[in-house]
Amino acid sequence: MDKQMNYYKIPRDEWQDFYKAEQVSLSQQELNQIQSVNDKISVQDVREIYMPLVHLLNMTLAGKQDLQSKKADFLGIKAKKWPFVIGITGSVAVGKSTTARLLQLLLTTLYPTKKVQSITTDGFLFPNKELIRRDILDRKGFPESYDMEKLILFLNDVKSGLKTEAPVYSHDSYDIVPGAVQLIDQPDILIVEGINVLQLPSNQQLYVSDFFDYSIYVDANADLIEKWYLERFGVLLNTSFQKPGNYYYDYAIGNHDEAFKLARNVWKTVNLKNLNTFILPTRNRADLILEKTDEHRINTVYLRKY
Ligand SMILES: Nc1ncnc2c1ncn2[C@@H]1O[C@H](COP(=O)(O)OP(=O)(O)OP(=O)(O)O)[C@@H](O)[C@H]1O
Ligand SMILES: CC(C)(CO)[C@@H](O)C(=O)NCCC(=O)O
Repeated sequence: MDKQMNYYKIPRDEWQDFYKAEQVSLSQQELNQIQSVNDKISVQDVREIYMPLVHLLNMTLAGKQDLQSKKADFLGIKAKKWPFVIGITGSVAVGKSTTARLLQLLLTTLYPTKKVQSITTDGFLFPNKELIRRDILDRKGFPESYDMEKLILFLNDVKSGLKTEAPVYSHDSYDIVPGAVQLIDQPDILIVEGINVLQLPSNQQLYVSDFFDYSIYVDANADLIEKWYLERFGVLLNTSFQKPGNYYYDYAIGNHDEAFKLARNVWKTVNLKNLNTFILPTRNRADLILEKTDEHRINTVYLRKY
């Protein structure tokens, strides 16, 4: 059976035509600002891939709002404002956070009346102390390392229009930051980024994705993702990891060959295993799949038919 049979497969040169400049447009200054998200982001990708995507998201949002107000009419109640929730998933190091930040900036720039907030599910990992207690520190990122109940309750509050707080994870300390929170205050759009957002929690009755209005899977060949993982590790070795107190500090000031040996091992035994066992099987639940090739260039978009 064709794995992507319920998707339209749209090559880049077709997808880029779905955006009409008169719908929404960006100034050069706004494009420059977008590059501040990641100076390697290609402006061509923004124009050809992300602009049609933002247009599609806005159309979906309008359609959902219309349906909600019809449902309220049907029930004879007053229509309420619901946050539109977008889920972004894919492997560790495939570029989820970069995609989330880019979409947040594009949506805010193009629809300035909308409040757009973004969180990562990293904050819903159990603290290291708890992972150690459960003997699963080496399974960080696997389904059992997240407090899924907490994530579901958080999303339920967001959808109910309540002010909520998301816990915060630090890649510096490699742990949850005790007491730190990110306030989510009735956004029009919430982006939820994480490797686990399309997974079925083993001990819960609800999918996280039940709270999503749209979901995006960022995809690439595993060898390429390993390359991006190691490249990012190399950059961090010479920057963030150099700060005393960073989890990888000893590696940063030590022999870098040893550090890369460790990183390659973590990729193979943790992140690649996680990708193949738990993340890839959720790909076909996404509304849209962005398929990346070399240099993070998106060459194909898969759009769910129904
Ligand atoms: N569109 C892009 N263009 C160029 N480089 C990119 C792009 N997206 C991501 N990258 C680079 O790829 C690496 C991984 O990206 P990012 O940190 O966004 O991944 P992630 O999927 O959020 O990872 P994690 O799950 O570990 O948080 C980073 O070095 C980032 O700079
Ligand atoms: C925090 C996660 C799980 C997801 O972002 C990931 O970045 C991570 O730390 N994985 C554990 C293995 C590693 O150190 O790469």
